[in-house]
Amino acid sequence: MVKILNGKKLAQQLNEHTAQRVANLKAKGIVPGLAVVLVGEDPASMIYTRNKARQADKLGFKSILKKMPSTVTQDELLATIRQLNADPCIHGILVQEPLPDQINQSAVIETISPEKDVDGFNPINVGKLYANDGRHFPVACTPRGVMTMLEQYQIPVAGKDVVIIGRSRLVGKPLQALMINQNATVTMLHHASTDAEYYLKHADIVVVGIGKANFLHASDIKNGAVVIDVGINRDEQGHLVGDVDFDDVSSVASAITPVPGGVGPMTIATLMQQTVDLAEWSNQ
Ligand SMILES: NC(=O)C1=CN([C@@H]2O[C@H](COP(=O)(O)OP(=O)(O)OC[C@H]3O[C@@H](n4cnc5c(N)ncnc54)[C@H](OP(=O)(O)O)[C@@H]3O)[C@@H](O)[C@H]2O)C=CC1
Ligand SMILES: Nc1nc(=O)c2c([nH]1)NC[C@@H]1CN(c3ccc(C(=O)N[C@@H](CCC(=O)O)C(=O)O)cc3)C=[N+]21
Repeated sequence: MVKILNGKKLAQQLNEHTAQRVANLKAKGIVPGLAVVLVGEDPASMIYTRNKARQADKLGFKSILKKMPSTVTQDELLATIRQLNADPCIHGILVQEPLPDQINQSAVIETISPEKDVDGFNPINVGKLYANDGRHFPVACTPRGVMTMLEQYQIPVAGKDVVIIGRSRLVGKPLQALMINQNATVTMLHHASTDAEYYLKHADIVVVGIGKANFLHASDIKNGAVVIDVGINRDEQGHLVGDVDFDDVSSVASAITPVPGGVGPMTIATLMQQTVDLAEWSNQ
């Protein structure tokens, strides 16, 4: 029988723990502050940013949502980020992706102060992730949430063969680093991969984050593999579906994350957790 990894429930538990930490900080006069910058009116981004702001409010954070028009100039966006960098009430800054074409994403990321980089995208934090030398640093929330899920369900990664499909800055690459740091053997698959079938068939853990509905099938994986579905897509009826054909893959996997209710809620809960991390570190 396949085990369904319940991200919604785990996220609730993580949020309860975060709420406790918020109370401890408040007793010291510190209120965690999260700023989300949303450029343009992409409908999916609007939903996610609203969810983030709502969860931050629920946990008693100070939360700011900065909405900017899709015509915003690079200078205007960077000026907003610099203001947030200088604001002592703000501990975490997240600039929602995707950004319009006139904006240089790397310039945005490099402008966010590494101490407030709650997405863990700044090259300073990416470098610390690779160095893995025991320092504190923020990590991309989705990969960190995936690692928390595996840990909570006591699914070991050390010594396991892990295949990650997708190599984005948001998902695949930071997850690769976290997995290697936990002693997994990691293979990255992307558009140019030629032997995808071979690697997938050998994997103990398969993570898919590409944005293609029902991409992964039961026949692609090894019997008993653990399958983590990061993808978020809408089907013809407008329902949320992942990158994994859930019913099909459930017949051979030993454990699987659903969409919705899997990795998504863990991403939001990890964002909250990491904002509190940043608030604690800034006051140490
Ligand atoms: N659940 C959550 O919390 C989150 C979900 N997401 C979802 O995860 C998905 C991926 O997001 P993101 O990483 O930002 O997307 P990107 O578009 O930035 O990256 C997609 C990656 O998938 C690879 N890819 C695409 N198609 C294929 C294919 N047919 N075979 C192999 N590799 C392929 C691309 O390869 P190449 O590099 O060669 O182009 C690329 O590396 C989306 O559905 C997104 O909505 C994202 C963040 C959080
Ligand atoms: N700078 C930046 N950081 C991000 O972390 C980031 C981003 N940009 N751009 C877009 C992606 C996408 N993303 C999701 C977050 C939560 C859910 C989520 O909560 N999903 C719920 C359902 C939500 C719903 O019902 O629509 C679930 O899967 O159960 C999904 C996707 C973060 N992203």
